[in-house]
Amino acid sequence: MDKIVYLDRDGTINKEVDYLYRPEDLVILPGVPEALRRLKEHGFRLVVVTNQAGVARGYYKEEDVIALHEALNERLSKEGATIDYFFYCPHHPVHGIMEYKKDCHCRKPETGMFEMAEAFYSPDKANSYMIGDKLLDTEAGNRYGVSSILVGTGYGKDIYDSMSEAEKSVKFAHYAPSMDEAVDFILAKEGGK
Ligand SMILES: O=P(O)(O)OC[C@@H](O)[C@H]1O[C@H](OP(=O)(O)O)[C@@H](O)[C@@H](O)[C@@H]1O
Ligand SMILES: [Mg+2]
Ligand SMILES: [Zn+2]
Repeated sequence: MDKIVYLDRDGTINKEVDYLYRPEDLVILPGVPEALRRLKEHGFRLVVVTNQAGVARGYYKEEDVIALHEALNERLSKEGATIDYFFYCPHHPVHGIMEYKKDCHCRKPETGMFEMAEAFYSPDKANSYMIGDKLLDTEAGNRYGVSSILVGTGYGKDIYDSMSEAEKSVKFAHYAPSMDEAVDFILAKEGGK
């Protein structure tokens, strides 16, 4: 069984810029490579699950998404934080050109990308996590059956600050202001076994 940390991309690993696709605009958030390396050192697989509706919207192509992921992994690999697999959803239910305008099962908060990963990994769901900066990320993780963490980078802090205590108690297992603190939470669970 594989312990997996599913990771949102924009706003979680790298700075959220609207519809990122150019490698020169890629800025990895401070502390993220070190935090991801800690996860790898503790035996976690790192799997990115990212909504890339910029493809459906005609802003960029799937080749651009793939090239951006190569650039991201080139940088992360130098820090011992290689992403094991990238999954992306190029669709959008309303805004879309040709085959990309689709009410698909892979766009978060649906769980299709997690299920695609099952072709490569056997998730130990009780010891696997989803980290993201939007409630659609935590909802996807919850639906799939892993523990979800809302991170305060990207849109995360504003979302967290706007929520009632009642909502916070049901939408995610934990709020972490940074990726480093999200990893602290995960590794504390590991240590507590
Ligand atoms: O890795 P993520 O955070 O799943 O990627 C989100 C971006 O692709 C994109 O998401 C939203 O666009 P759509 O509603 O999916 O069209 C916006 O928040 C954009 O600003 C993001 O760049
Ligand atoms: Mg995001
Ligand atoms: Zn999709």
